[in-house]
Amino acid sequence: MTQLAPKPAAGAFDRRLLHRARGASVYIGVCAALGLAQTACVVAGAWLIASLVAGAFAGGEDLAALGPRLVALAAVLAARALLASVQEAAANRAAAGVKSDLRRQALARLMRLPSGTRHSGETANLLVRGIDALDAYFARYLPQLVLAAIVPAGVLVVMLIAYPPAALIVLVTLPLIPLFGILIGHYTKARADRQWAVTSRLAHHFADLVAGLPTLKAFGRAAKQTGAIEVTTGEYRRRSMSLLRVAFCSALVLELAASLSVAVVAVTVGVQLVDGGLAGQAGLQTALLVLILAPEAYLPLRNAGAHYHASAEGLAAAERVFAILAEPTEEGTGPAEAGEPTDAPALTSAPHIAPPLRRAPTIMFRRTVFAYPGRDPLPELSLTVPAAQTTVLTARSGAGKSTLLAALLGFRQPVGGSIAFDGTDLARLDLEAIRRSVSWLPQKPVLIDGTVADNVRLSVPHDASDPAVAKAIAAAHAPDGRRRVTAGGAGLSAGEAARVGLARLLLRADLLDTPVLLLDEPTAHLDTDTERAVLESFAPYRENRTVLIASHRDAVRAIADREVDW
Ligand SMILES: Nc1ncnc2c1ncn2[C@@H]1O[C@H](COP(=O)(O)OP(=O)(O)OP(=O)(O)O)[C@@H](O)[C@H]1O
Repeated sequence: MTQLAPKPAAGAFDRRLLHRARGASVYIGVCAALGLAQTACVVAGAWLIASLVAGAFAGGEDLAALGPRLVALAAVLAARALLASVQEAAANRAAAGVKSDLRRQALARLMRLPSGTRHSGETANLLVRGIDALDAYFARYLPQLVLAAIVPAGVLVVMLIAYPPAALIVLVTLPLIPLFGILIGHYTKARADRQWAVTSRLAHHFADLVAGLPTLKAFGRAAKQTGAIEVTTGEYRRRSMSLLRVAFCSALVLELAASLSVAVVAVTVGVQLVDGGLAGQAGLQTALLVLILAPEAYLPLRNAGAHYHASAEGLAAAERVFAILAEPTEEGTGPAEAGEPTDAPALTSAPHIAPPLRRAPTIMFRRTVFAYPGRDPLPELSLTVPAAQTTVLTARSGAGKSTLLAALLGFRQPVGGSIAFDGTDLARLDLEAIRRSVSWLPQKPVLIDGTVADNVRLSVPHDASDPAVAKAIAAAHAPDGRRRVTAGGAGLSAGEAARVGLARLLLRADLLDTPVLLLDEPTAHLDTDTERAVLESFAPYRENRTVLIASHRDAVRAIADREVDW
């Protein structure tokens, strides 16, 4: 089970998110413009209310005199509501765009990572649920953050003009809200990271458990897993509750700080009203304006603090997406640069663009060494696979036959020596072109949900015709093309699955005329009669092609032009 390394805490305002996602900067611009308009509405609304109340109670103005201001107030309130809904719509649009951009970039990167480098359960959880958590960041937290930068400043300026002592109190107490917010935020971020780790562990555990359930049942250990799941879910529940506790308590602290600050302003203004410092209609109007504006100065900061907790999980997930985008790819390219085109192809072309190989090549391994992380390197290997011949690799199990085949497709990189096609180093060839020239049958062909024919069709980029698919299925002695297959190959025996894989290889060889065929244990699960029939059908496909087969079977060795052991 993959353990998650602790990640550095991301700032509340993650520039990489804006940098990575198209349209995010425009969204911030829209938020800022809306923030300015909202500030104007807040100030105008407060001024109108103060003027209306002071006019009615201290000035004795009648309805006719108050009428225009009442209409203006209604218009300001309507404008505020309209701005809020525009903000909401823009936020949801931006969040959807950013999420889809991040998913596209992460998927493009994952396609280019060496196979088997990431745990599928964790990655699926990250790309689905994890990235969805960014909704709270983009749709709620970020707009509040922008408002928090604009509204208090605007309100303070107006208060300073109207009644400087109140503005001074707000100026002194206002920083307490972000200060408390930052302190609490640091604490919450660490908890959100741990929470994400537990969620991922739970996702792994379930994915592993479902995949291994038949084996666990066979060994009578399925029931024991209930306890393990209970422990993980229990930990998840405890951490969720503690995260919620922190969120509630921090909201309370911010609320308290803001309320006390407003209370101090209210007391100051109240005393001035009683003492006569603020007298008459103008005095009442100023006092009311200050009293209405004071809470508005704290509100966006409090909201930003409250939404930070909900957005922390999204930020933790984004952090992990950036870790994927920074992983080196199988072509050896470094971390994805900021601003890398989001619709980059799954495979980038090497600098030396070459067309697919036109004829069967000679393949040479020169003092090639493979190594897996944390393992001793495999023995050095020098080997020539002659052009247009069939070579069978018979080295012992674990010697590195599958590794060698995978290396020809660029799925494994040698740590020493070289691999060459017709004398040109593989590193200097266009990997995509090489892959287009190869038909590959892996040891365990991946099967998807659909029919046998659907599965066979996967090996060519375009939609293969029914007769072409039927021909490949017949030559591979694979099951009927209409047979249903579920993901992972349930519904087929191991031998049948292998023959579906072989049909794929034959279809590709037929339609793309690939000059190289790589087969990993093509007849491992077959009885001798079927094996003989399959190898007979395979004979015409071997002609004029460089064929490399990993197998220990006598029937396969019998068709070889060359046998290699090491
Ligand atoms: N993803 C991996 N991580 C770590 N070690 C690996 C990985 N894949 C293979 N190995 C190790 O590399 C060695 C060579 O494996 P490989 O599958 O290439 O052997 P093989 O000759 O094809 O074996 P077999 O005949 O049993 O299929 C083995 O010791 C194997 O344990």
